[in-house]
Amino acid sequence: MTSDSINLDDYNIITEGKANILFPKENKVFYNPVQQFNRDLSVAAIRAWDELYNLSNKKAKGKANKNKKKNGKRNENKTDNNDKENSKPLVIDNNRPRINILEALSATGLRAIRYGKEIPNVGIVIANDLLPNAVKLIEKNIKYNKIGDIVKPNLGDANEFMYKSKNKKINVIDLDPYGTAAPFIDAAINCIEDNGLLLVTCTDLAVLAGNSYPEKCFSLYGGTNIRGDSTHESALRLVINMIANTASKYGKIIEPLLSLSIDFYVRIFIKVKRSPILVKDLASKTMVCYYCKRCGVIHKEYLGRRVERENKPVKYTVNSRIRIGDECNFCGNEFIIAGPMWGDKIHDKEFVERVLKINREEFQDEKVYGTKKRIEGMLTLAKNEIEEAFYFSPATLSSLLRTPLAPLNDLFAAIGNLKYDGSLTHAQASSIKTNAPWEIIIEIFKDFIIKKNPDFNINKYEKDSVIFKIFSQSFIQDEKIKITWERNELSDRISKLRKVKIVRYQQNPTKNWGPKAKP
Ligand SMILES: C[S@@+](CC[C@H](N)C(=O)[O-])C[C@H]1O[C@@H](n2cnc3c(N)ncnc32)[C@H](O)[C@@H]1O
Ligand SMILES: [Zn+2]
Repeated sequence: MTSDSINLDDYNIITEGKANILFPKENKVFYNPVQQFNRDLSVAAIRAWDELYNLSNKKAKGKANKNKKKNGKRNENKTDNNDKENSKPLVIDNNRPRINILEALSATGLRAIRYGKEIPNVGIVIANDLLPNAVKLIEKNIKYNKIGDIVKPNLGDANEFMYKSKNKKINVIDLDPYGTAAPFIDAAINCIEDNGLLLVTCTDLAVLAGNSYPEKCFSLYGGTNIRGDSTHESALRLVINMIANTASKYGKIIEPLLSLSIDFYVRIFIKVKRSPILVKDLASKTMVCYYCKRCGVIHKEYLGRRVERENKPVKYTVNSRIRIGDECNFCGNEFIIAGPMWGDKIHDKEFVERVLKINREEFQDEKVYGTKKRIEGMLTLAKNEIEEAFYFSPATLSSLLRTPLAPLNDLFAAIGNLKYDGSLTHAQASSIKTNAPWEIIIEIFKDFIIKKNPDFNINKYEKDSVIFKIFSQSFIQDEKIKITWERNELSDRISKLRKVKIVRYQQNPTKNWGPKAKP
């Protein structure tokens, strides 16, 4: 059987979303079904960005029309003179104020074709790849999906293409490489339109999280990671910081809309905006962390300070308030330095809510959007995260203090009764984010230990044990602070949230799922 010049016998055909994709049977280019979550989510995210900040948003639309009138007839492709030849097959029609998308590392065209078919206001989607064989396959897939009017293939290096395409009105750039996206960020920041959406995957979690490659992490991301419970959130914060630093060199700022740690990769959705004034805030959003690997305390120190003054312009200064001693005063261990990394918000609640709405209302057919439930679960957790950086696992602390596992609901109750806030995190199961200081968490654990074991006697423990150290001093001096365990609004909220079925790891379709190496 053939379709035009394509011999279908040579291919496996895979349907994902609204695309049918040909994969050569000899399997030089593979299909990674685990990444369907990434692609389904990205479709919803681009739609949400469009509805909130771009053309589907009335205010933005009014502005676009005004600009159009001001600039007169703009049906010509606005490109650099020396770039005219290059731009020919990629004509972007400015008369149609639509979303132009670049998938800079496209492989088979699957993602680009899905964007072409599934994003309502799409203009043009460029599917670029460095490899001639990949681009041949992209061309075949475009033809097979009959979407040549929207999806345009391009053979070339992603960076070269992005630098040349600065004036081509590309509103959305998707970077989904093997490993790190770091080498593509400068060009992407330069290329993207104002208020554009940058979607970034990094799959090098061995570098971004865990213990093994601090030197590589620093050279790619300009910071080192936290090794401990919060390692996956520190991975997100390192990638965001690297993008923020890059953007600031070009007078641009970023707003992270949604930042997820998923399976074996991170995926970050970021709005990029020109603002030479707000670039000045970067140091006060950047932090270094001193963390104790034994008990888990993390001290955060911002590199800069933004000082608001009455009737005077904002003042920017350095931070001179280092508040830690030589060793951890909870357990006596030494501190390790991590960062610099992003110390500001990592999600935008309005955006996450909109993605959830699109997932609920528009992704009706679960055969088409196979990861609908997972999007619902993971984004519900992300939306409910408090802004405080990092989290701790009660299991880690319970094991350090040699106590039975302190139940999550009880711990949230104790935190809530002291009027602190808290939440779960999408990044790690059964962990607690809270704005309660570590002193309070330790006292809550001490109270839990005594409550569980009324015969508790500290003298049974070795003098140099952590449990002895923490019981031989009191970390809260205020007599009025009493730890109590009755349920409250916070613990009820969390216990409801825990009932949301979050599919943490995709129930897997294939035998050897997981990160794939380059073919
Ligand atoms: C992980 S795959 C992309 C998968 C695809 N985004 C998807 O969702 O199906 C990475 C692709 O990047 C391409 N690539 C690697 N370096 C590149 C470069 N410098 N410029 C353009 N493409 C590149 C590779 O050939 C490969 O096809
Ligand atoms: Zn410690």
